[in-house]
Amino acid sequence: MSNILLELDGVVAGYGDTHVIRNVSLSITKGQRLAIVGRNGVGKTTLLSTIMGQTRQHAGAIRLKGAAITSLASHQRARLGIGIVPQTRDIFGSLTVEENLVAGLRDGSSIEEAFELFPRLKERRSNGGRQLSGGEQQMLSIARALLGKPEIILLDEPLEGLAPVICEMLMGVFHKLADKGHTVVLVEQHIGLALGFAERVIALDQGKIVFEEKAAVLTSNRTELDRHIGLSVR
Ligand SMILES: Nc1ncnc2c1ncn2[C@@H]1O[C@H](COP(=O)(O)OP(=O)(O)OP(=O)(O)O)[C@@H](O)[C@H]1O
Repeated sequence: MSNILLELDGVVAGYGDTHVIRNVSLSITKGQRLAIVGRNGVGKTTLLSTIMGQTRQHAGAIRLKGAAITSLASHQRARLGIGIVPQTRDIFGSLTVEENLVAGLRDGSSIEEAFELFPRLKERRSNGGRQLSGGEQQMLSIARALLGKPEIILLDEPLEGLAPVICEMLMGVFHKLADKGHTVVLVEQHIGLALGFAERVIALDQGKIVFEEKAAVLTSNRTELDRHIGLSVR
């Protein structure tokens, strides 16, 4: 049986008639830790949104466990096991932490799982979403996505703008999720962080995959990736 969980085949997608994602083909195996890197505006967010069914797909196919999902709406893809933590942090500012979590529940999930993963959210359970720090909001956004029981989780620059101590804690959570068998796709601008997490790295430029390599190879030769996409190496 194939070990491929998610497959994109010649995908062209964007907004209205504009093509942002240009002929992307990609296979993600079950349990893989994949990082997507690239400069601002190259289409990383759009690629995740396309997988989630939130953009206009002009061509190509997307398959989950071999079944075409191209024509499915976003909520149907979520039901089938694709979860996303958007760059904008997906929380309701006017609801409490607990209410936010309850809104993310589905059959078989419990908010205690979220509190176990993020004890800080338990301490803040009665606080409004808007009163949380950036790090706490990100924890809530991740926790909500996980309550949907995704098999594959798409993380869009989840560490952006957060304090180093929070980044380290969240990175620990991402490793824990992957160790438990989740397939994790991390969009990350900083190569050091991407390599610290992923087994495989793909680089996007102008909506196309321009480079793909095992992280272990890149760790010993980071400048190669830098040469391809001109990212800062750190
Ligand atoms: N809702 C939208 N409507 C129209 N164009 C959009 C929309 N969102 C993004 N774009 C355009 O699509 C292109 C790719 O943007 P995208 O946000 O996917 O890039 P990115 O690599 O994620 O960038 P960043 O690292 O800054 O988040 C950009 O030219 C952007 O202006």
